[in-house]
Amino acid sequence: MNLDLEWLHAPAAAVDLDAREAAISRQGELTKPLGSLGRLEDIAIQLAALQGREQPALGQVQIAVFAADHGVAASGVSAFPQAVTAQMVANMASGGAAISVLAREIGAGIELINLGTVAPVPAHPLIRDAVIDAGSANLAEGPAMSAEQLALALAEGKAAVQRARAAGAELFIAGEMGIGNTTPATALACALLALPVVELVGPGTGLDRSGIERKRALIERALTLHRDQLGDQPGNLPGNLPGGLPGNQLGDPLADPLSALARLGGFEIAAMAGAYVACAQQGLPMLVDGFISTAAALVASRLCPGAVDWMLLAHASAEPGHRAMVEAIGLRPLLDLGMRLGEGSGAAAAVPLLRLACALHAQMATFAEAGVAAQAS
Ligand SMILES: O=C(O)c1ccc[n+]([C@@H]2O[C@H](COP(=O)([O-])O)[C@@H](O)[C@H]2O)c1
Ligand SMILES: Cc1cc2nc[nH]c2cc1C
Repeated sequence: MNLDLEWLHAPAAAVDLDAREAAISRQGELTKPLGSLGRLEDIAIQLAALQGREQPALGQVQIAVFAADHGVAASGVSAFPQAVTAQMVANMASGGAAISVLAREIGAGIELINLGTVAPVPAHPLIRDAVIDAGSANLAEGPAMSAEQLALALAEGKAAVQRARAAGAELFIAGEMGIGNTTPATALACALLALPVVELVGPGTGLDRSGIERKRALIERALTLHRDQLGDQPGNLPGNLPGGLPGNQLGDPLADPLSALARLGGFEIAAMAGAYVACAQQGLPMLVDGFISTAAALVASRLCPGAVDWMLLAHASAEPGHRAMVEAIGLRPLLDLGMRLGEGSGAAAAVPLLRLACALHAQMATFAEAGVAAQAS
């Protein structure tokens, strides 16, 4: 696998502004008061711009669930044991997880990418063995991963997007499974948004008040540790792999997205960030899921600002820190169902909405076709 990070610097593909204009004008001709279908109109217009056609359609949807364990789980930051990561990957493969059901219901392709867990993951046709290590290191004690591991994880995300495109996907959904991963996601958000931990930390899988307090203190200590460690280094990626910005150009050394990702992230979060950048570069629309996916989307938006044009945000996660990330990226959730599962489940739940938006846009009669009087001018 190529450990080069240069590919991350390629720009996002351009969106088709002519198709967007054509879709806007069609929306004005359909038999409804303009704007009355609310965000369903916006979805159709955005998809038109992304697909480069006046009338977008959503055929093949591809879901890639990235799974990995986290050394920080040893610090007691999750309500569940680490073995659940591997057990849930097996459950997803055998069809019993929420994302398995949702993928079947929406007719999506699904693959499970095992980036490294503590407990063994069984061999299965749906599971791709992409093990980097048996989980990332404990971010409370040092960098979560080496620069080489970071490059591998990012490249796995890009490779998943290439497979999705080869399979004819018109929409990419990244999901994740990783006990403990709300801790790295929260730490990343705090580093990249320069917000206090207390504002973003939450229960994840179900921590009680004292558990959340322990998680907050741990993330605060970790951020201080990494800022101190980076202060002593000339470069800021662990192992000094080229690609990051010197911290002192940014004020806070942890504000560099690659540095923050390597030190505070996890393999599945890095893979999702790589996938999102690749989607934007290759012009594949992506539907972002919940809290952890949005942390990866935040990293991607910092690495490749044009990536945001290619993103739709499926839902508002119940995890309290989600909103700050969403607002910073400049996205708006489509659904608000109180979901906080991950796996790509919120994104899969929003796919029917996207399909309905496309169907309305394509199949509604225009005022002229239906002989309905248009608004008086
Ligand atoms: O996506 C979300 O909004 C979300 C919010 C909270 C938890 N999760 C899932 O729960 C796991 C992480 O929670 P935790 O408490 O172990 O950090 C991980 O497998 C995620 O998929 C997911
Ligand atoms: C059972 C279970 C399923 C999950 N799916 C995503 N994260 C999860 C966490 C747990 C604990």
